[in-house]
Amino acid sequence: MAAVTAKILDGKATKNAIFAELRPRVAALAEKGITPGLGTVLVGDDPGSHSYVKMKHADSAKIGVNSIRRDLPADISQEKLEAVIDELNADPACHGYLVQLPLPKHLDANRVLERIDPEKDADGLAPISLGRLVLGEPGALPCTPYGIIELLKRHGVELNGAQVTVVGRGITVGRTLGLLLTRRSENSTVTLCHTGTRDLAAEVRRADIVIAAAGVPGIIKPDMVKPGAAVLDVGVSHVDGKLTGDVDPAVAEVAGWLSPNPGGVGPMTRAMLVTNVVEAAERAAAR
Ligand SMILES: Nc1nc(=O)c2c([nH]1)NC[C@@H]1CN(c3ccc(C(=O)N[C@@H](CCC(=O)O)C(=O)O)cc3)C=[N+]21
Repeated sequence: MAAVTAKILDGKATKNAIFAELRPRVAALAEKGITPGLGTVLVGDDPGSHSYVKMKHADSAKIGVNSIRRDLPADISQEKLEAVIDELNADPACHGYLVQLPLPKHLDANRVLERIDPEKDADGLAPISLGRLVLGEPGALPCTPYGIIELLKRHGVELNGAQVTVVGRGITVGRTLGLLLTRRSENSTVTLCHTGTRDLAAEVRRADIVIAAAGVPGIIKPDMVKPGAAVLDVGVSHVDGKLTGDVDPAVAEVAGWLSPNPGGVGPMTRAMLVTNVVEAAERAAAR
């Protein structure tokens, strides 16, 4: 077996570094009598969603951000759910919140996202926030793509001029990451691959940076990766009850950088969520 060459893009340690930067900002807000508040809206009792929401509130507690939880029954009506959204929009203690996705099938998720006050959109996934991103206006950035970019920048992985292949066109990762990476401030060239891509191996092979967000276990094989490339595993699948990513473990013998999963992009997503809430509280304080 060949040796592991890849250096680790440690999302857990990077999240802790970001939290250390947020604490003095939270302390400065406390001087003005403001405690940032993060709200979560969780519908139903999916164990995965419960565990993610729990982690988000544990993060908040670590840096002095207040938790506002709305745990709602799986059979809640669209009207009742929208009433909870209105309540959070009106609550001055809630500076940012998210509606945990996916919602049960009888609910219209897009109508819910459209109702979120854009100034309180902690996820950056509401239509106004996505529109602002496309237009190049300031606004909340989607947490996972934002976290991926911070993880790369903080490890010195060059984005300017880099050839990036993104696998997966979902809104939470692939499509929005393409928008962020092609801004002048990042200046990467992006190839966005999906199930209609004719030769995935060829697209991955020429990439300096590979972002695997297909949700297909082990789809990225070592023979598809350019030696020295940075490979980030964003896949979340469960195989035999175990969290399994999109990247074959043998990629560690070819890649220059590798984000573990768990311990890579997941913690970064949470770090950027709290960042968005602290920023929303700072904007509220300035008004
Ligand atoms: N409105 C909305 N916003 C989201 O941001 C959102 C969502 N809905 N629905 C579900 C996905 C999933 N997601 C994760 C965030 C962090 C970890 C994470 O921190 N995972 C840890 C632990 C993983 C484990 O051990 O289970 C890790 O990767 O190390 C995972 C998954 C956010 N999502």
